[in-house]
Amino acid sequence: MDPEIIEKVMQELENYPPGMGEIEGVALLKGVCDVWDTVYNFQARDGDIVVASYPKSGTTWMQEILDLIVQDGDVEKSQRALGFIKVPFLEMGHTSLEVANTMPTPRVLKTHLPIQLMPPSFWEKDVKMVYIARNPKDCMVSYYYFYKMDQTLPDPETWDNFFSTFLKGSLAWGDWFDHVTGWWKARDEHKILYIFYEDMIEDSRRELCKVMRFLGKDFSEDVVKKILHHTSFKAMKANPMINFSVFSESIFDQSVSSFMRKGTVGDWKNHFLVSQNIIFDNEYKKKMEGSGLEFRTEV
Ligand SMILES: Nc1ncnc2c1ncn2[C@@H]1O[C@H](COP(=O)(O)OS(=O)(=O)O)[C@@H](OP(=O)(O)O)[C@H]1O
Repeated sequence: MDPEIIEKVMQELENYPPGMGEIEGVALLKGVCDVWDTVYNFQARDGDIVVASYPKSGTTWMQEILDLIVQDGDVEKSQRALGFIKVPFLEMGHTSLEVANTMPTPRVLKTHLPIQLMPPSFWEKDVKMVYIARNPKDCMVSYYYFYKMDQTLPDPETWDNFFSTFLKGSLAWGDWFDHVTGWWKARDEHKILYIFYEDMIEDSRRELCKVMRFLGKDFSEDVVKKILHHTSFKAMKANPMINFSVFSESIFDQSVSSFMRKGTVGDWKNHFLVSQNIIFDNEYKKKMEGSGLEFRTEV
């Protein structure tokens, strides 16, 4: 991969405009709002594959799985470039769009956009999308640590403050409840495979096979094993192509928290106060009732 492009991505992140903005009432990073017209007019291609999620739901895990499936389980090929280069982050900035536009088909693209903000060309091209969702309690904890280590994000201040901001739907990429239900409702209308992080933790082979079938692929047992091994938490945490260790501390300060932090279900129990858990469960009940969506907070 062209070192100039890597340098350009780094520069873009180093100089990422601080602060937040809004598009159609959804809280987004100012940097995303600044490039919004280009993002919205992005031209999807036949054969594109999208990994979509609310932040901290297992996106990087799924992106690595999708890339390996596209590469027919060839681990060497999947190491051809850094994770954020080979799977461009659609709305992040001009450079990732530039990379996406020069990539050969089939492309795997990442987005955290809520469904109503997806560029229309994805629907026109009937692109296959894998949505990965994670229970909101673990998602919130993971996002809190990410907010603390990602120097391009606003200071999360205290856990208590972060908890309230999450419930208000004001964190970057908006309201978790709207996000997960929006993609859920659209799954029968479009080519969307909805996968749960907790199911992947419970049985990664079963979920990998679902994704393979969705993409029309069938691999030998050896290849399945290779993909599972390469995408295990341990292997990904040790993989410099995917663990974000290439970024300087001025972008991602991993001395505060690792990108590949714990990779478990239930860490929320170490963070939620009893009172917060009651407040959260009440809100969850109100907002999710009738959605048909069920999340597990333990496996
Ligand atoms: N292979 C594998 N197995 C289990 N868990 C994994 C794996 N890869 C990433 N993760 C965990 O996913 C969390 C990061 O989520 P995202 O990749 O969605 O983050 S981002 O929004 O794209 O920045 C983050 O969760 P926490 O550990 O709870 O913080 C990662 O550790």
